[in-house]
Amino acid sequence: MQRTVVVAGGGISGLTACYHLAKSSSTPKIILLEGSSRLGGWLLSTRTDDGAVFEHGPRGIRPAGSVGKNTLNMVSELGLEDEILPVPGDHSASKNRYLYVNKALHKLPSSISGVLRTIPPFSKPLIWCGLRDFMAKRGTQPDETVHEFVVRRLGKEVADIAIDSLCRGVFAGDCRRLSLRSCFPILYEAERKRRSIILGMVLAGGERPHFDSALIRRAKKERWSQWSLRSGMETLPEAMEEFLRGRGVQIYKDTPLQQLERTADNRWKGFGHLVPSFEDSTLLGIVYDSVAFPDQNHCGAASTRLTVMMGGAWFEVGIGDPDKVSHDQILCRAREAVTSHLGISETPTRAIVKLHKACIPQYTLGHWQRTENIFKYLKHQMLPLSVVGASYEGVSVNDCIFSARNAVEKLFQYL
Ligand SMILES: Cc1cc2nc3c(=O)[nH]c(=O)nc-3n(C[C@H](O)[C@H](O)[C@H](O)COP(=O)(O)OP(=O)(O)OC[C@H]3O[C@@H](n4cnc5c(N)ncnc54)[C@H](O)[C@@H]3O)c2cc1C
Ligand SMILES: C=Cc1c2[nH]c(c1C)Cc1[nH]c(c(CCC(=O)O)c1C)Cc1[nH]c(c(C)c1CCC(=O)O)Cc1[nH]c(c(C)c1C=C)C2
Repeated sequence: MQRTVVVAGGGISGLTACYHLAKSSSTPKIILLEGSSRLGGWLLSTRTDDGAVFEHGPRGIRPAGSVGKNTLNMVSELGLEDEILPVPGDHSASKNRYLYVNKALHKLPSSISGVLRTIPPFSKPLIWCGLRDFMAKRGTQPDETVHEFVVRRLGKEVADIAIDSLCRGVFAGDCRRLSLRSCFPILYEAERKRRSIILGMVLAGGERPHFDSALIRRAKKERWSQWSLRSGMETLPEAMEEFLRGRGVQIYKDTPLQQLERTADNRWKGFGHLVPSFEDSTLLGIVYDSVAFPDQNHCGAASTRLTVMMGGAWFEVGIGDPDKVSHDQILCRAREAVTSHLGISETPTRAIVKLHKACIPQYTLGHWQRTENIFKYLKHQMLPLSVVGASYEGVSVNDCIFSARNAVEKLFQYL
């Protein structure tokens, strides 16, 4: 009897799960239930009549590591290789990343010589933090906040400036509340295995799955730092939808899963800049979209597209009740930041305000324990249910794609 697999949620995680189910030699009947009227979840792009692309979710995917390579393979298989817009290693958006501190932009060091000198906003060469890491003792707690961990191993300044900003750029979150073990498992493991995070990261690797393809080799050769798709990241769910329909997957939009019941069966040429929370807690950073992806400007012409990222864990405190705040208020704050950080005061030819509620899971202390309990419960109860997506084992698009693929591989052991 052909088995049926129901996938709830047509974001990138659910779509990837369907994709691997549909590709397999023993394809089950696949039903995709999506609560909203479109597929893609946070992969959402506005394409304007004059040919510009504005991303409202992810805008750049990293090609590195097994998770990055896995995504590139899927993109190739979907026939999207020619749509890829890579940002090569020698591009200004790869070399230039900034922090906005003390009302000024500071370029982050991008070479060895940069860590040997004192570079503002840091008060001493970053090499000292590396030496501190070699001397620091191994932690004894099962989990600690990202901030506590970095203070202990690299010092308070790196934690307050660099790591605070990084957590805002990836989790829109507060490093004083986020869990090290869940948000940066590679650092947690590095300390446990090698006592030094630098050593641990240098010596990491080994057992990870090996991926190879012409596209992966090209990304490595050209040292891509990130990539996007010509008509926006939403091209990916669109191509996946077409693929799935071609394979007979039943897709139901506007169909939220209501309930699960068990049956008897079973600087100004760069990437952008981040703002540490002490500088301005509400303003997370500004992405210079038109620098990394000029092909997404209107009709490919010279123009400036910026995304001002605001709120995150500080939304209510800094901006107010998301249900009451007006788009004009938000736009006004964004324009103030663009003027004060970048000196651009012209009225934008186009401005889009999007308010995303609860858009990025916050892995707070104990997240590892909660997910472990969920996975143990599902296994113990032998429930015919897999959980994948940004809430569990990594928030990046790559993580979502990788974990959906692994879940399908495990599922096939039972089908
Ligand atoms: C503003 C922003 C910027 C980001 N930037 C980047 C970036 O640059 N690089 C990067 O790698 N990642 C980035 N991310 C993270 C990444 O985009 C997300 O973590 C990822 O897309 C989450 O995918 P998902 O499928 O797990 O969840 P979602 O995208 O949330 O999809 C879940 C889907 O399930 C549906 N659904 C929910 N409940 C039900 C139900 N009961 N029944 C049926 N359907 C249901 C929803 O409608 C949705 O379509 C960003 C995220 C945001 C919000
Ligand atoms: C609401 C604000 C958010 C900002 N970033 C994210 C949200 C929800 C989510 C996010 N951003 C990135 C990742 C993936 C990390 C990974 O491990 O690959 C996630 C989950 C990375 C990222 N952030 C920006 C870009 C262009 C990229 C991709 C390329 C790369 O990492 O090199 C830009 C950016 N996002 C935010 C800010 C403040 C910012 C830059 C100024 C906020």
